[in-house]
Formats: sequence, structure tokens, C-alpha cells
Amino acid sequence: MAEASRTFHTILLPSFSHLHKAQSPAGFTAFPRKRCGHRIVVHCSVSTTNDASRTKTTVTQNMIPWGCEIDSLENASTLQKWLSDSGLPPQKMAIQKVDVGERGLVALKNIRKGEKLLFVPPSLVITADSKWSCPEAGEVLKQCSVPDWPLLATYLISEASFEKSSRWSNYISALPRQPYSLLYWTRAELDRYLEASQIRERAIERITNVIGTYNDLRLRIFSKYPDLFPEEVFNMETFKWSFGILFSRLVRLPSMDGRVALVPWADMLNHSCEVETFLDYDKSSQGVVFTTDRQYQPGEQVFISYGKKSNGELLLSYGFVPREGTNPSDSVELPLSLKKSDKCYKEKLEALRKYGLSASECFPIQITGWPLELMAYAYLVVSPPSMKGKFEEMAAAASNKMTSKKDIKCPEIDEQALQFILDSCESSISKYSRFLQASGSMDLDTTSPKQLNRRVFLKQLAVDLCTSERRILFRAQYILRRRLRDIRSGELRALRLFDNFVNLFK
Ligand SMILES: C[S@@+](CC[C@H](N)C(=O)[O-])C[C@H]1O[C@@H](n2cnc3c(N)ncnc32)[C@H](O)[C@@H]1O
Repeated sequence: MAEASRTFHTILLPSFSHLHKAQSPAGFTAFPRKRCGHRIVVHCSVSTTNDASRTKTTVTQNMIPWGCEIDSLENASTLQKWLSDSGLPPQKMAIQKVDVGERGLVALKNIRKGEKLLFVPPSLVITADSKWSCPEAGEVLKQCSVPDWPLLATYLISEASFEKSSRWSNYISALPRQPYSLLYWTRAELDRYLEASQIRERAIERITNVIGTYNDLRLRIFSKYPDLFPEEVFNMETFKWSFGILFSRLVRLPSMDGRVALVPWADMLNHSCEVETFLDYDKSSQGVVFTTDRQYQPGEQVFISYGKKSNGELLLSYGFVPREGTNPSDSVELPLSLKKSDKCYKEKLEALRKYGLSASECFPIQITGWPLELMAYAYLVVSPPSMKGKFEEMAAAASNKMTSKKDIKCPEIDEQALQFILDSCESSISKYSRFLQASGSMDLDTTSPKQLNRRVFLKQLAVDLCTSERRILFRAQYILRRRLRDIRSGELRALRLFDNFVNLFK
């Protein structure tokens, strides 16, 4: 099964992006729900704080009236019964409270390595083609060619608002009322806890995209059909919830032509970095399955993989950070920039732009090393005017747009390039160290225990992320220093040899 079976899109709605200037956000106050016909209505008032440079959104209260607390088994048995009544075959697992991931699927019987599990039939899978409780609403979205992600987000809210009259009501009741995800961090929390990590930028970009997507839908569609999409139901608050659910539960099914889907039951499985098994549609059994890559004994939690993701990506979409050193796919984004003082700044930027890159780029570093693209970018940054003829080749190699991926070699500027990467690494390391040192005394300045709990929880996630990212940078720093030492001692040796040679002839 394809590695990237779990998906997230940074750009949610590219075609609507011209409308992304956020209108109103900041400071939601949600009121208790009211009934409106056969639908639940969520009242939200939205206020705006605009400073000169940006629009801030602060969700002050979360009052989503459906779903349940993520750490409770409230609706789990009803979900299980409904699933088996609706065609889910008998299972070797059950939903239970677990140590990793709050709720999860736990083995009831011995499970062999290589065994297929789940068999969720297509009738129990939510896709962009699922039937709407309000078919007119679905028709409108299809006529407007709304892409799968925003369509599914709207579908989920629509079905949730129909409560018991939706066929998915038992599923929705067991979904978390507030999914763990960086979507639920305020801008102040992102700035405070994730200042050192590039994940902060990704989170801000994602939140902006979700707000933009909602605003596009509101302007283009919801405001034109207020009876089908009343604002009391389809608002920023409910969209944040539905996108939070999609980011943390949507899967891409390679054998269903890569369709994205919510798969009830399968989405109760938690992630482990130590397994390599993914969900997919199995044509022979006609259900969504996964094949175990280890055995499980009764009482053990069963895991799948959400894909080869870094700790930062796991925090961004799923709201957790694996234990330090347990994620072989972990990586940290290292920011690199052209130097403004460079005599060839313009030419270098032109070359980069030609290959879709800019004056500042981030490259992933893993514990095992860094990509060829990063080295090519560093070569370009440090190359002198005499190497102008190679700028394009370097930019192409940095962008990975070369027809064949080749390791570009410029031994004459190796030392400068490695030193440049080392400087960038060390500047990142000091940011992480500053945060980690300060985190000890952070967050004790609140009198409300609820707020204190949230702060301590977010801070712990940030500390775990920053510790794992800094660990990778420390390793890169060690390798870079060693390579530089080798280059320099090699050069010294060559110099000494040369001096001896010259002295011989004196
Ligand atoms: C697809 S759901 C899995 C079921 C989920 N535990 C539940 O109770 O609904 C993904 C969510 O599970 C939790 N999760 C999954 N794997 C985890 C892990 N290894 N550690 C901590 N939380 C995890 C996170 O909250 C994540 O957003």
C-alpha cells in the first residue's frame, strides 16, 4: 500500500484563492444550540481585530454541539453496534481506552502477522459521492465544482446538523468534539510555543487556508443559498471542526483511484512509527482493510501508519508528537537564504525564480543527512561571480527539476557551502535552545486551572517537538564540523607538503 495513504493538503482550495482576503475573523463567542426545523443550529458571533499587517483569529470558546470528548468512550459502543448492524463483519478488535492516543482499537483475540483486518464495506465509507440528507445542498456544491476537501467538510457539518435523521449520526456522535490539531492553537499560542520551529509557519498557512476556504464558500455559495446553508450551521467554528476532523482522519485509498475518504471504525486506529501498514481498499474482499506487519495478543493496541511523516507534520495534522527518537521519518526544516549583500544577488535570484524557488527556502534535514537540493542551494548562495555560468545548473539542482537527479559537485567551494549550512544550523539550534531554556519557567502565570492545563499540555507538545528537531540539528552540526575539519586539515596537509616541496628547491 502506498506510503502516503493518509493525506493532508496545504492548499485546500487553490482555485478560490483570489478570494482569500479574510473578512472578519477573531473572537468567536458561541451560544448554546437552538433547534431550527430538523437541524441543529450553532450560533456564533464573530468579531475582528485588525492590526496593520494581518487579521487575527481567536476562537474564544468551542461549542460544537455534536461529537464527544476525545478521551471518553461515551458513544463508542453505540458506534460499534451501529456499524455491525450496518454491514461491518465481526471484528477481532474493539474500541477501548488506550495509553497511546486516548481511544484506540485493541486486539480481542490473537492476531497473526500478515493477517487482513477491518473489511469496512464501501457502504460505510464517506466519500465525495456519499448521499446528502439534504440532496439540494449536495447538488449546489457539485454544480459549483467544489473540490473534495471543502465538499467533505461541508458534508460533515450538514450531516451533523441533521442529528438522528442523518445516517451517519452514530459515527458523528463518536467523533471528537475538538480534534487535536494545530488548527485549534491561537496565533498567540503558535508564536509563544513554536517560534523556533518552521511548523509554526505551516500551521499559520493552514489556518489561513481554512479561513480562506470557508470565506470563499460563504461568498460564492452559502450567501446565495441561505436556506440550504444557514450561517448558524455553516460558520467558521463548524468549519474549523470539520477540517480538524478531515486533517486527522481522512485517508487516501490508492486502490480506489486515490479517492479521499472517511472510514468509520478504521479511523479509530492510532499511529505507530514502528509499523509500516496502511489502509487501502481491497478489491478481493470489497472492503477497506490493512494487513498486520506484526502479531498482536489479546489486550494489545493495534496500530497502523499514517505515513512517513516528521514529528512536526504529525503535530500539525494529528496533534501529537511521538516519543523522542522513535520516528525514523523525523526531519526538521532548515531555512536558508541568499545573502542580501551578495554582488550577484539579482542573478542568483533570477536563476532560482526560473526554477520556482525564492530567496529563502526550507530544506528537510534527517538524522541520516540532508538532500542534494540543500547542498545545491548552498553552492549557489556561496558561489563567487566567477561561477556565474553555473548559477542556473545549481538552481535547477536545488529545485529538483533536473531531468536526472545528479549530485552537483563544486569542490572549490565545498568548504564555504558547508560552513554556510553549519552557520544556518547553529542559528536554528540557538533558537531552539532559547525556547527550551525558557520553557521551564513558562506558563505558571495563570489563575484558571483549565487554562493552566491547556497551556501545560501545549507547552509539553512544543517541548517534545523542539527537542526532537534540535536533536537532528545537533547531529547535522556534528557531521558538518567533522567534514569541515577534514577539509581544513586536508588543505593544511597539502599546504605543508607544498611548503616542503618549495623548501627542497630553495
Ligand atoms: C484517526 S484518529 C485515531 C482515533 C482517535 N484516537 C480517537 O479516539 O478518535 C487520529 C487521532 O488519534 C490520536 N493519535 C493517533 N495516534 C497517536 C499517537 N501515536 N499518539 C498520540 N495520539 C495519537 C490523535 O489525537 C489523532 O488526531
